[in-house]
Amino acid sequence: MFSILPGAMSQLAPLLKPVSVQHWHVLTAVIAIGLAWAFFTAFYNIYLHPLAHFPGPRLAAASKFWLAYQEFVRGISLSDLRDELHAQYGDIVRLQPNLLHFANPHAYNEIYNVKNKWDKDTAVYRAFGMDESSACFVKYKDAKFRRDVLSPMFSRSSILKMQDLIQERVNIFSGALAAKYAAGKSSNIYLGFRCFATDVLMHFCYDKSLEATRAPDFEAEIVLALDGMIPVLSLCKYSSVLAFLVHRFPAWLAKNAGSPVLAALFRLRKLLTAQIDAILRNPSELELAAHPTIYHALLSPEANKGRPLPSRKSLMDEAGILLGAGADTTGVALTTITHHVLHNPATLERLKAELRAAWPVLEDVPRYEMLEKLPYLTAVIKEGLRMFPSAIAHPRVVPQGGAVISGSFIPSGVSRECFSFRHDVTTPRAAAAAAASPSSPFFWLVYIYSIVQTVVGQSFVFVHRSPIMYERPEEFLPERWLGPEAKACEAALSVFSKGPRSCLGVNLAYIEMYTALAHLFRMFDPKLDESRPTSLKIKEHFVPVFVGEPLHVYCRPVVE
Ligand code: HEM
Repeated sequence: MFSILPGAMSQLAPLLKPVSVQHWHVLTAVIAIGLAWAFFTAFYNIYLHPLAHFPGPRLAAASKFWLAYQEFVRGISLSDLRDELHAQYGDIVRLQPNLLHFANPHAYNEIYNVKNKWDKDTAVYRAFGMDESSACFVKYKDAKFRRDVLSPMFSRSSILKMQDLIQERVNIFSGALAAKYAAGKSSNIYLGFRCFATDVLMHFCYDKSLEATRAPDFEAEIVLALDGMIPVLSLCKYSSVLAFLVHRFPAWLAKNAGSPVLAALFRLRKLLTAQIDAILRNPSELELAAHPTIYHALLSPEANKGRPLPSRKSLMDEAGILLGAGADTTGVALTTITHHVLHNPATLERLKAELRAAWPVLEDVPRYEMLEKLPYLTAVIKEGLRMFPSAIAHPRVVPQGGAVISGSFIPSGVSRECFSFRHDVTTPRAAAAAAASPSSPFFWLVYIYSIVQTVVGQSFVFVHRSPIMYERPEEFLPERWLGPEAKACEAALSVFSKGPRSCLGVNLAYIEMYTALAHLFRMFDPKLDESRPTSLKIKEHFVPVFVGEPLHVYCRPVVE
């Protein structure tokens, strides 16, 4: 057999040789062009880019992947990295070629305010794969339409009508805490709060139930699945190709991949898709719902004011994003507040005393209208929100003409629209680009790179932890919300962001927090599980994810 090989090879050689040489040349050329492109891009980003004069690590200026490397290879939380970089480079730091972050707490209102109708950054918000939804529409105009449709459902008066639903969910949550105590065990209150918030959202938005709170040890598959997915989504913000692949992962493959995370996510998607399809097939399905859901609003011609109704994809995107936006955030807020109260005995006693006085008979559960008037409970919640462990620097695109932030002029980048003279060309570089002729290399240089616009952001943590805004900012001091400085504290509180893209679910978040905390500190005598010491250390993805031992609490029911 081997004897025929040399003969065969000599026959094939003339065919193979020219092909392989050709391939080799093509491959070499592709690699050379790729390397030259990467080198030239890095050179442009460091020396010629409109943001070239802003300080920051050289490699961060050269490529967006430097930040990905810090986050995913070195494993640093972006919250810690931002602190380090500001300590080294000062108020403004260039985190990516087109991304600036600010430390000065006054920058927050300069970026996020009612007048600034700035777009969101595509790279980050497309990572969720739900680009036709309230939180992920990058254009202000699209988001405004959607907010106008959904806002009535999230108004205070609508939320008040849903009190019984929230009460029902908190009763189940309390029952689970009591059962755990009866079994001689502490509860994983972090998972518990997240299950509670997930159940409230599922009922409130879709009139569907996952019964996460009833899962043994609060280890509901949907909560664990979201935990598994968050870092993947976070990685997607660095690559649109990866985002594309992740969001088009075929259901059949997910089913057979043997991953419980994927399986749970696809089960949730199936549940929501089946509901949407049933409603689209037969809109009278909506009449069967126990209460108005998001679909009543989204599919209402009156609410849409004559505009086309959302597509099936848009309905699915909205369903997904509301769960993503509302469940983990509320769970983290509740955990943070509980952690601080249980680590401050004086706060704990004062809170319990206020609740006992306002809610003397355990069976006579007070309404939210009464709870929200309790000054100390309110102070504890506000102070806990101020201590919210981290937040991404929600990125906004600087509009044409640039902006002044923290005393510096921030150019908008050069948009392709400059070439058609449709936008003002106030920055020198934009003016030069607009004036350039398509036959000049400068035209093409700027044209190629102009897709990248300037993006700015500030994590609200820089406001909340600033000694300019709050005295002794590192300390948990609910009393600051009761004194003369309360008004200033309120004005600086930015946990729900500010301006036209601030949190849509703020009223729902508050009723959940007041109800859950009032129950925890009135119906129970909660004590830390000392055998499982916790810190509030986090890794920042889109939401902060606690690392290390989760908060465990013994919840002994109060007997009267
Ligand atoms: C304590 C709990 C919560 C916190 C700290 C919080 C915080 C925030 C923040 C900072 C933003 C701005 C995000 C951005 O700029 O991209 C936001 C937006 C949003 N939140 Fe919340 N949130 C909470 C609870 C909720 C709840 C319960 C819902 C209900 C579904 C919700 C729905 C939304 C939506 C839809 C947006 C997008 C608004 C837009 O882009 O126009 N949030 N939230």
